[in-house]
Amino acid sequence: MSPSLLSVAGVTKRFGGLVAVDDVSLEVAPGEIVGLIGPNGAGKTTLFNMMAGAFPPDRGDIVFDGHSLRGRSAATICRLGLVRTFQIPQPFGSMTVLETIQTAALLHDRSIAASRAAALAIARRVGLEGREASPTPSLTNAQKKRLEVARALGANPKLILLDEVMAGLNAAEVARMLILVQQLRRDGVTVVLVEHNMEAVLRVSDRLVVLETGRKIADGPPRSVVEDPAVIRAYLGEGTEEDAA
Ligand SMILES: Nc1ncnc2c1ncn2[C@@H]1O[C@H](COP(=O)(O)OP(=O)(O)OP(=O)(O)O)[C@@H](O)[C@H]1O
Repeated sequence: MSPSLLSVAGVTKRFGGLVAVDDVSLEVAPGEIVGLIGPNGAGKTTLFNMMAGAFPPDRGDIVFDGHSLRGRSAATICRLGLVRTFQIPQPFGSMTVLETIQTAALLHDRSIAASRAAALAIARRVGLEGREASPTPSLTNAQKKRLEVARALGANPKLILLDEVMAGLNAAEVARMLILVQQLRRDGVTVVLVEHNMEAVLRVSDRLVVLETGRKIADGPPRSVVEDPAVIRAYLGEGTEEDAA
């Protein structure tokens, strides 16, 4: 296996008495697409938030591209090349599609002209060509999800954290998003995605990591992970063994 791009080592996060993420370790190699799954409340978003620098772990460390993220702000982590999307698309007010992507691109491209050219190319890359001048509130849900990816791409990431980018999409829109995720990898971007759409995550991921009540319970090839009895129990709930007996 190639050296890790992202290394999560023994990370724990508590909210009061609740252990939301409990001693979780995982590795992501460059060029991988890793699906992070688990039932509601498993700790997926909390782990994403720590990777993206929203708050630090109570214990453990996260190392990205050779840099410990301890003590680094979300903006610094973004500049290192680790960028997230949000579950609920967060367009910047009534900015247009192009302005939204360009704002992210300005993180790297100092000139307005260079950031505009980068934003135009990204709009094409995510399938928003023709909508560059549209105010973001006028977009459909599927277009807003693609704009979230575009905005993350504007920051020129090495690794992108996709937070439920398939949520609320119909089958055709999901298929289109899966093509975009595979395209990201071809363009050299590593992907970690939190996703409840199991069919989609199985189709696109090289590896699945499964959390349950804050703990990692499985990590491996998608087909073997979904057949793992511990994973089936986590999704179906307690009592399954007794029911089956
Ligand atoms: N800011 C917070 N304060 C207190 N508890 C929190 C906070 N954020 C998350 N939690 C709790 O931590 C646990 C893990 O939540 P988290 O949102 O990370 O799970 P998740 O796997 O992303 O769930 P979902 O799939 O429903 O989004 C849950 O019990 C949740 O209620």
